[in-house]
Amino acid sequence: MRVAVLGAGAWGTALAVLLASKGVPTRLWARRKAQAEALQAMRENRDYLPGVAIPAYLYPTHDPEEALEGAELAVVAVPSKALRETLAVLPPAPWYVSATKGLFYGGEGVRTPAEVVEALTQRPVVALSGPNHAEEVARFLPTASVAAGPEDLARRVQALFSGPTFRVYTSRDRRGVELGGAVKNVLALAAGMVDGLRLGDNAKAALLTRGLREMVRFGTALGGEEATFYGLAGLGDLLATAYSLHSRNRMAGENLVRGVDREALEARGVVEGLYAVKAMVAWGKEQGVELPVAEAVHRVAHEGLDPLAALKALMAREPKEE
Ligand SMILES: NC(=O)C1=CN([C@@H]2O[C@H](COP(=O)(O)OP(=O)(O)OC[C@H]3O[C@@H](n4cnc5c(N)ncnc54)[C@H](O)[C@@H]3O)[C@@H](O)[C@H]2O)C=CC1
Ligand SMILES: O=C(CO)COP(=O)(O)O
Repeated sequence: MRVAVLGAGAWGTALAVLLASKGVPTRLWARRKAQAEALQAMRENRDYLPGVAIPAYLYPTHDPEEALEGAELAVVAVPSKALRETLAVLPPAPWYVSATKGLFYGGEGVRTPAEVVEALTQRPVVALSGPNHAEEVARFLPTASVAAGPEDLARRVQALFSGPTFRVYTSRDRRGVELGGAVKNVLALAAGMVDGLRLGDNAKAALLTRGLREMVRFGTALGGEEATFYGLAGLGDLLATAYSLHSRNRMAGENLVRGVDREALEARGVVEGLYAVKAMVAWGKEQGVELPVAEAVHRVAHEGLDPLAALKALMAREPKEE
């Protein structure tokens, strides 16, 4: 039994390290040939996950056929914007685990990464999501995650990834699990703006608590179960991300406040909240649903509004009952 991990960024590498350290033969597909060769030669992913040794059972490759050869399943860990083109260039796997956190919006409404993988491959897909920073998972710090999807395959993912430092719960609410993981990135951008503006702990707690309500409103309207958003893949991931020094989303919020330009924001890695917020706001407009925090993040990140003005506007909203 072999596993293919698609995407040699921080998360793909961390998941591949986790599996290989359990003795699971794992092939890690890197988009760029030079990157696969560097991983082979140095036994370390210096660009995306420095300081973590690549175990012997992990084989990095750029060759699509080699990556998928004999794989029982493929773990998709590329940024959401690269999902379609990645699956287009790779041979199919029997089934998939989607570890990507993102949101798509188009003619068919809101779609999650696992739904996109399922539509493109016509194979079963389990989503793996939770408060899971790659830097900590790869260093074997205690972590919990959720495998959501068809029960038999979710259990298989649980057995495959579980170990002394990685505890996997199963869930049937794949949509809720993925919506939680996408919305928390938008809220982490807002949290980073509060940090950057030095508005204090009260402001950050208020923003995240109201943001959690927004996650629940958005997520349940789209078919997620309310309890999922108060679990690991919702509140859990929101806490991990919004208070983290690792988080690229939170850091991008801080950098937006400092006037760092839009292109430079992703210097440390993909910032999924910048894309997810577009899908959230487009859906809210179409459905006539208010999403005040997401709308504020959108105005700052994509329309050039001053962050302080956006936060003042949130404070000045019509008084209401909690
Ligand atoms: N870093 C983390 O701690 C976690 C990340 N995730 C999610 O995993 C996904 C990937 O994130 P990271 O690995 O952190 O990203 P990263 O920024 O560390 O790496 C991105 C990887 O994608 C590749 N890439 C960029 N554009 C591409 C394209 N057009 N086609 C194919 N490959 C492309 C890059 O070469 C690089 O290997 C995201 O959706 C993220 O939200 C989920 C949980 C934890
Ligand atoms: O999803 C993550 C932690 O669960 C990673 O967060 P960032 O993408 O903000 O770094």
